[in-house]
Amino acid sequence: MADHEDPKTGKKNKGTSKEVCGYPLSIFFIVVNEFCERFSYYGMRAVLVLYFKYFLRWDDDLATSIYHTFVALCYLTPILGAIVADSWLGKFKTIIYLSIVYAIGQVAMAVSAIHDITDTDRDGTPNNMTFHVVLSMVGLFLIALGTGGIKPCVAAFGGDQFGDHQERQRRTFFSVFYLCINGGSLLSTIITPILRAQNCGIYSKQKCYSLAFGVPAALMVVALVVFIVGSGMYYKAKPEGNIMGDVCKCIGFAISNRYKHRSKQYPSREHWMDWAEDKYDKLLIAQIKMVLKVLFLYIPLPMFWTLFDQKGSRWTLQATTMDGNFGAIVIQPDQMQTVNPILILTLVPIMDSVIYPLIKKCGLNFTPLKRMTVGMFLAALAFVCAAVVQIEIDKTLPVFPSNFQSQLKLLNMGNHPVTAGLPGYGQVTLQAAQASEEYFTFEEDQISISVSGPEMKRNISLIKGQRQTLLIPLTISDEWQLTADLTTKPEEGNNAIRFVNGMNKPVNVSTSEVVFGQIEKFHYSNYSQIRNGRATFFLQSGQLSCAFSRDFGFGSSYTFFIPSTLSLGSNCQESITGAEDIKPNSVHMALQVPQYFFITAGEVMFSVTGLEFSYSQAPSNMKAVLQAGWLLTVAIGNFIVLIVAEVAKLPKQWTEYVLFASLLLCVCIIFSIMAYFYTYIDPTEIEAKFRRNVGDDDDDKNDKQRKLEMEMMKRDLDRSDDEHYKGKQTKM
Ligand SMILES: C[C@H](N)C(=O)N1CCC[C@H]1C(=O)O
Repeated sequence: MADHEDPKTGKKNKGTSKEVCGYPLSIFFIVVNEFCERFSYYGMRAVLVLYFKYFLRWDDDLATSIYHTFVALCYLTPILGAIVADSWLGKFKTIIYLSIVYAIGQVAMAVSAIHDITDTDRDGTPNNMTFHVVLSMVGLFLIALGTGGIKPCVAAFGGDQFGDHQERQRRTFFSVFYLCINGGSLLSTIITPILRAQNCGIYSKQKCYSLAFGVPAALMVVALVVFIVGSGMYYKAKPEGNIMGDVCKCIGFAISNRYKHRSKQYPSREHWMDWAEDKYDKLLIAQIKMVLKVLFLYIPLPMFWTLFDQKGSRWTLQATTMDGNFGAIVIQPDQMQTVNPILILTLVPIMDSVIYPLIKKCGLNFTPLKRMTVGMFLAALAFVCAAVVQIEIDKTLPVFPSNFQSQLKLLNMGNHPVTAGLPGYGQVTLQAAQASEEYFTFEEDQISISVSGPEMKRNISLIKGQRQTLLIPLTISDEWQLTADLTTKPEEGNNAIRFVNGMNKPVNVSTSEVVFGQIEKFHYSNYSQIRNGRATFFLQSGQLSCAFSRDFGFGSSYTFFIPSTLSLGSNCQESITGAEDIKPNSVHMALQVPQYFFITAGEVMFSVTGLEFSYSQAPSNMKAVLQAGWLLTVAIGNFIVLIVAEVAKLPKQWTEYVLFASLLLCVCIIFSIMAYFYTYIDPTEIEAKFRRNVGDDDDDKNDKQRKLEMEMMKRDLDRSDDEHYKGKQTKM
């Protein structure tokens, strides 16, 4: 039997797997598994809201709530996975079983997105939506169970592979692990939206959500297979029974025993958990103390994730009001999020190989908790940048009417210039087929407008808080019409386009993607959303057929006017005029890069360090539990976003950013104080001492001697380590 195997069980001992450059070979399978799993998770997540909205036909609110609930669930289930792993199945088996659950969930999602299954009338839309909804909800539940369940186990299982002599390598492992998370996330968030955009189907072609979910499902199967292939090389720590049950009972006993002995006649004990000593093993009590110390330190941490997770919501919304034209490429608002994993892939190696060693060279002890504090500070700084960008955006946004105002624009549908008299604005002259450049603002409910050339006069009813366009007709006998215009920027950086038909006959308007439909004579169409870039519009009215093209930026709104003079042989490109109702976004998306840089630098310092810290400070039998505690901070952070955004309801977006930055700054100060009083421990050393003590007990030591040793150990537990868990004392 090889010397790296346990002689009794034949299983591998810790840190004895084949090594490559000082790293256990088994690590390779674990990081590849993590890469594939994160590809699967983030890829599916990237198209989930669109699937809800466009496939299941849910409204925005329902789609967003179910999406956030799902994300929060994914970071709550780690507790379950960790308990199962540490108390019952062990990490290896838990990862295998839950990965199977996870893969089934992903397959269920892919199947739920095949519209042909229930498309009995073959029109391209499912006929039994309940089937698709139920299957996808079951799929999402299984995915949340799987991804959350295995997450704390995979990180802790990776850490388990290192022996005590591989402390430095283990720290690097957590960085590489984080790189794999973000490599998978980056690739999948680029690839799955492309897959979704394909058309597929047996009877009729639709957007291919089944492929966008199918590829992540396949990657999850690959993750499982890779993990199983490495099976013979892993060190597999044995679960130590129902540890969580014992922990809860021990804590319960300590509390009740303390309560029973609350009278002054009983001498107080150093730590409230010491009240469990009357019944429970001292080793277990010491381990619980270690866990509680770390969990207490975690209390302020969710605030970091509260800010971090707004990348996907608030910051993406901010990007929709910005210009994404980068010359050679055009970036869509949601694509800005890929800046985070790209920066992770560059910043993690830079931090590990340049920044941290440089800080060390300067003689500074940049301990994990100091790094996490700086990480929080950087995240707060990111939100200050977001606020500054928002102020710049606000300067360029149109001034929409308040609840006490209404706004009116004029469009001359005739072939001759007209002059309109507007109360408070004097005479406004409009050429043929011309619209006024700006909206006129009024506080009255009704105004009287007189038009000369031909002479007309009308009373116009205005609507408070609304924008309208008055279509001034060709002749006196024609009807005056008021349109309802947009009072918000178009969604997702799209452009809202509509047509006014000034001809005496109906006209059909369309692009290759959008159909405006038939517009009756002297009427107007609804708004349709056009993406940025060049769009060509096709007009067709009886014999008349022509096309014209326009370039669009982001977030604009135009009213195109088809003049009455348009006839067979007319040049549409020149004849059709456009009124700019809402200007395109002018603040460039590149201005978001600093905020992405700071939040990602903060993430590297906070999250990568936190992952490793949670492992190194956990007792041997609760490694996965503490990883789950760490992930729980992500889940709570997600909930806080929902609550604060609902409760705060600040009128200006930039003030909300400042509020979040200030909250995190306060939390950062509190955390730094808590961290100052934290002393690093080496759980293995402490556990070994307690175990040795049990052996000594057997040798029948006298009471006095034993008491003395216990005192020393307790003191050790409260003061141990430093300079990263090596036994000398340093705070923070
Ligand atoms: C994609 C993020 N940069 C990231 O790596 N994470 C966000 C939450 C924790 C972590 C992950 O494990 O996915």
